Amino acid sequence: MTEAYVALEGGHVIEGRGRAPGTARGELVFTTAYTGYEESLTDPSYEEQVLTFSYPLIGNYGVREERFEDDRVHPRAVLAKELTEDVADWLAEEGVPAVDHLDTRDVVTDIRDEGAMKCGIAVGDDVTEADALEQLEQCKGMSEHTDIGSQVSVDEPVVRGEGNDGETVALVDCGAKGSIVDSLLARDAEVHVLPYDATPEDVASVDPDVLFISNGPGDPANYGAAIDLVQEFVGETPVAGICLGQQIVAEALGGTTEKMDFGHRGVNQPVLDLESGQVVMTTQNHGYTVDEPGDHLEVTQINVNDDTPEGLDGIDHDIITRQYHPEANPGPEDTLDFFDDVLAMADERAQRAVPADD
Ligand SMILES: NC(=O)CC[C@H](N)C(=O)O
Repeated sequence: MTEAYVALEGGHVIEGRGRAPGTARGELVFTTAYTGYEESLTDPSYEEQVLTFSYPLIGNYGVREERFEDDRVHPRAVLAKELTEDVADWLAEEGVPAVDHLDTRDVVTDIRDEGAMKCGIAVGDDVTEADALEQLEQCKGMSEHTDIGSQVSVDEPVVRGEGNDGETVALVDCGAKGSIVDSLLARDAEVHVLPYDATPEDVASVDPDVLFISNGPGDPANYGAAIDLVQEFVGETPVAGICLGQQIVAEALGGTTEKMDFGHRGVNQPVLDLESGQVVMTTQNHGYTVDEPGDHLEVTQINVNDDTPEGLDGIDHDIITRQYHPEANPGPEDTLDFFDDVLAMADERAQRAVPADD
């Protein structure tokens, strides 16, 4: 059997079964999702993290590219109770170390007690505990990855749905899930996908009906260029954001964000809409949260479990953001109307911009 060692912050090393070889390090997090492993594994927001699945069997319905959110696997390594052959082979092809036959109940309990932590992984025929500990030694905290956007963003602008007669969206790609772009295209938007460090001139040249900040990995404070864009365009252009996007919008407008102990990752996070009183089930993947929204944003939705902000609206400007993933891949699909609301907000602006007929 291939050796597999996982070194946890503090130096405790656990042993499992090696399913895909290699060494890796990253922030150890867990998802409670019981479906959607292909979507999670290809979600750019997992960059620089080691993903533990708490659901005990991962891979039971195969691996299909049509369910991918991006063209590669993003977590640095994968931990599970049991991985099927399909998933183990896929991770091996991608060069992403994988370990199973772990007691993931213990791993998850450690993360819940201690918070998301650094870890080091070593998997292979000749690896030792020392290899995993060496990886741990080199592991950085998430906030120390100061240019993480460059690892997940497009390098050059890309236009999707060119000529569509719906609204024009400038999507700042901080590591956007593919299904966010698809959700906009399905509503006939023309989507200009811009690099995470796009300049105000880049956005102005698109003349968008909405500036949309995507999801993405790491600390929102490390996305200075996107924060500047929100400050530059708010009031003139409607602004929307998902996940990291919500955090960036808050940072830009005088709010604050903070790191959570172990975050929200799963597909059944309950969210209360404060105006309607309705609760929806949501897909989530985040380790930071908005702490104070500031004077320009109002909290419209909260997490039922811990009251953290899940939706923000602009008080004096056209802004809507969500902390969860309304594109709902792999579901549940309670939240898709977010895209209709964003495009309706964009359409109002587009109508205002058209000069009235004499
Ligand atoms: N999915 C995301 O956009 C994650 C946002 C941010 N990186 C966090 O962990 O909170």
